[in-house]
Amino acid sequence: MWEDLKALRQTKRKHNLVALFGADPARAERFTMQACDLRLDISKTHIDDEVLEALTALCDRNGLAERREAMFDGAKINETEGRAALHTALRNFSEEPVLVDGADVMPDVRDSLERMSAFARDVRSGRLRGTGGSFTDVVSIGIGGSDLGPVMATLALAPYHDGPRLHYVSNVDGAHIFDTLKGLDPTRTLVNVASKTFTTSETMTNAHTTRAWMQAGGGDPAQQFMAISSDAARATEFGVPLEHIFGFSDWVGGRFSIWGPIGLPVMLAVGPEHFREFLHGGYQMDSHFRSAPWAENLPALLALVGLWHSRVCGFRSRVVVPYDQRLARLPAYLQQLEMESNGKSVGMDGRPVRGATGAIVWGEPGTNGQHAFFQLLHQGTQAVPCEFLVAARGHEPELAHHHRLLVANCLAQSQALMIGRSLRQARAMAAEAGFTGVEQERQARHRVFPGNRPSITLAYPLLTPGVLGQIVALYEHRVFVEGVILGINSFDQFGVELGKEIATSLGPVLEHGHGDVELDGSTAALIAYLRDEAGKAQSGGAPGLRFGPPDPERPRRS
Ligand SMILES: O=P(O)(O)OC[C@H]1O[C@](O)(CO)[C@@H](O)[C@@H]1O
Repeated sequence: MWEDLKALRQTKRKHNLVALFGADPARAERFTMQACDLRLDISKTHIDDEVLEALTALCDRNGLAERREAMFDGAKINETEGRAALHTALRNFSEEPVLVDGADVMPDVRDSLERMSAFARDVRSGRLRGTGGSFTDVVSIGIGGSDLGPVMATLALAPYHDGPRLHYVSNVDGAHIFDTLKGLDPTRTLVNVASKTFTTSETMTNAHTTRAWMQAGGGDPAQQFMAISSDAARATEFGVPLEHIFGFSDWVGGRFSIWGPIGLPVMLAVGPEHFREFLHGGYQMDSHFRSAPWAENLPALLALVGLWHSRVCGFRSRVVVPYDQRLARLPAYLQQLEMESNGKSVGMDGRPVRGATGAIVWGEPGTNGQHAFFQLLHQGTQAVPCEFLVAARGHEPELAHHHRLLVANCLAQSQALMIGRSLRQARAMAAEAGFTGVEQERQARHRVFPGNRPSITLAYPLLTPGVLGQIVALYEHRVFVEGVILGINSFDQFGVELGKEIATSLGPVLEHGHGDVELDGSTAALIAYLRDEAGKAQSGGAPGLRFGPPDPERPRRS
């Protein structure tokens, strides 16, 4: 099927985006689709009717509708781990039951949301408190899927943030926990340990350090720790009281978990009602995904455009540029969602996949990206499809002039990528600048923009909790559609294991200089150097941080 699409592309190689618009005055309208509050414009890509038809045929050919319903119905579509992938149940506002192994999971989902809401109300109202009074700060410790979603959403929903201050710690680098705890009051800080497995070494190391900090500073971990985990026994063993533990099932994958208890820090920040609006946004996108024909289906279209670019056109990466500062962490969130889900080279059938799978996703908010990497996007030797996000208005009406400038920049970039600047125009510019002869030609060539570079734009009225829910669910389903068409399992992540295992065995070597692990020459030399340097400058401790005695309990291996 990919060969046919590549052949189709060959017939369109000479197509130019500007010419496509010239030939079809209705192009923008025909290739812009609206769903819920989102408007997706794919008209600035090389997709035309014929390509769209060929791409949407991939959905049917790969049984997408059946796979989609299997996902929503709780079938064990994560076949390598024998699990359902049912994050959609966490935002299911319908009355329909959702069965896993014959049992309806919805009563538990609703109970869990109620418990989260009650807890959030207690924290926000000051009914639950630390030894020094009501909670002023929450430190949420987690990594990967237990961190990226809440971090992204807390920033995105800053205008709704009226609860305690939120701080996220993910990196095992002591600098992260040190800089976070510095200045916080251990008696008025609530600490959340978010870990599906409750074994991840980064998270457990940070949790132990924070517990020691709290004990040394007069706080009470039994009162001020909470946990979000599928393994309540481990959380209890750590010392978190049962009424502060929020569990979730194995059918919620880490990177899809923001909709349930993992999203509780967001709820603490913005309140249960706004969190519910976020869930409802996700549910609206689910309903659209389940009902819209492929050619109008936003998740399917996003996936198909992505596959067209990566699999057919051979573009190596895609850049996500939100012209929305509060979506600054969206690129990092999407990086995990896309790359951990679809960065696979073996198909569902156990055979190698031929051709590119998950795209390399990167990005930064606009306008900052313009002053960093856009040079390459406009004049570099490789085309990088751009995905712009932009709101019609900001949350600060008094700063509407900022917002106009922001939007102008977003539109200018997608236009510039498309129209470029010809050599003739560049020559005229160079001449106007006073250059003549050979120098004029040389200067002109540096000012040429090839143009014809594809981009898509996702626009929405305002970044509300509901819109954020729609956006996140949109990207989740995009990843799912890509996975189905590529024939891979988007819900496992065996690729993260090996490095973790090796890190565990290298720990003792770094500590004692030897261990039960075979070292290659490079690693051995690096260890020798790092141990040597570390030995020269023993740090004098952490000014401003008060720790108790080192915790005898070592974090478990993940
Ligand atoms: O929530 P846990 O179990 O601490 O895992 C954190 C993250 O680690 C991974 O398993 C691998 O990086 C992610 O999928 C997950 O989100």
